[in-house]
Amino acid sequence: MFMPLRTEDTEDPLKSYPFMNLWVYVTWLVHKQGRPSMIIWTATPHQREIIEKYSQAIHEVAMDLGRKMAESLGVKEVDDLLKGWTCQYRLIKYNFTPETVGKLGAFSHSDSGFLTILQYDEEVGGLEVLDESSGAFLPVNAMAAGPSLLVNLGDIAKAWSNGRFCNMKHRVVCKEASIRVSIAMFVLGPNEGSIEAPTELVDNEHPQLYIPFTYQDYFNNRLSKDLRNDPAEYKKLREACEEWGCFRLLNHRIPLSLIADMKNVMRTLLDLPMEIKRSNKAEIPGSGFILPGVISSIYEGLGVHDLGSSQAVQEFCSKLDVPPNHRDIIDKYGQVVQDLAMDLGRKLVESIGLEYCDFF
Ligand SMILES: O=C(O)CCC(=O)C(=O)O
Ligand SMILES: [Fe+2]
Repeated sequence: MFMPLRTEDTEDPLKSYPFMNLWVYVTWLVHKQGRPSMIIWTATPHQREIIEKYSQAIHEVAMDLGRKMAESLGVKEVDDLLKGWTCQYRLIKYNFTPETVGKLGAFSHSDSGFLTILQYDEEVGGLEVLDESSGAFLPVNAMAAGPSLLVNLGDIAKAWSNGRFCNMKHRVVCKEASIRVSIAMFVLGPNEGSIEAPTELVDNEHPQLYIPFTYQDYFNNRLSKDLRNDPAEYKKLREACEEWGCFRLLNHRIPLSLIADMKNVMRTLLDLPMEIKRSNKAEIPGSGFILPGVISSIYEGLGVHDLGSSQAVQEFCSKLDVPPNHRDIIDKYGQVVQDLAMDLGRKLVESIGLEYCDFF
């Protein structure tokens, strides 16, 4: 579903991405030292001109933001914070289909660089940002007052600001069966030298949080970051899977209030009269109403075939006449549990020393 192009591919991308539509890889360019150096394979001169103009305009916005963000923290020692930093452009296409509704197009993540300027698809929603205090993901399109660009801070902004700025988590969920396109400009990190909090941001009350590091080192280790930072946890995970096949998850970050709400909703549904529950028939074994006697005389069940899919949740709810506020709870719960499952899948893959790739 999620098919980004990467800067590292300096040869014809058709070789690496034969499945990709032409127009997807046409617009690919890299900014270095503030000057656009382009890698465009099949763009016409007119397209090149548009791309160049667009990239320059966005680049200027980014540089201005960098200056203002440094000033906002009272940092005077840096003149032009982001000048000369590598900026990466990515044109992203999500092939959303009826089957992918409710599924994740991009897993919950923070961007690795300093900031990202995102021209998100205003027609086809799906981008959501994490509200750390409630643990809920909030849709970006619904918040926008008009056409706007979304600027989100990444890991380098957090490190550079000595923890003053936060690296926002976000994800993309398939809401409808439509192609979704977005353009991201990632201001990654300095080409040379290391990232270090300015002296103004380090004092007794704010001790230095991170040792200086280069963006490249950070990026190279990011995929295996969890393993490097917490090898003991990964060892525990692997051992639990190998020896027991089960483990208990603490600090899972699903809001306890959502869990309580979901328990209430499920209780209400299971307490519905038998004839209504019976109407929740499903073609797929294991979903719909499982009558007492099928598994045991004292076991009954109500199953949603695909909890991560809003469409499946709606179908399930319609058969039971579930009120809208309860539907919302089931939907939200489904999303966060699906997110959690994806994250666990990634961690399991990493725990056996493999590099994660998006096959779940
Ligand atoms: O496509 C989007 O709206 C977001 C993409 C994104 O978060 C990313 O590429 O890092
Ligand atoms: Fe992102």
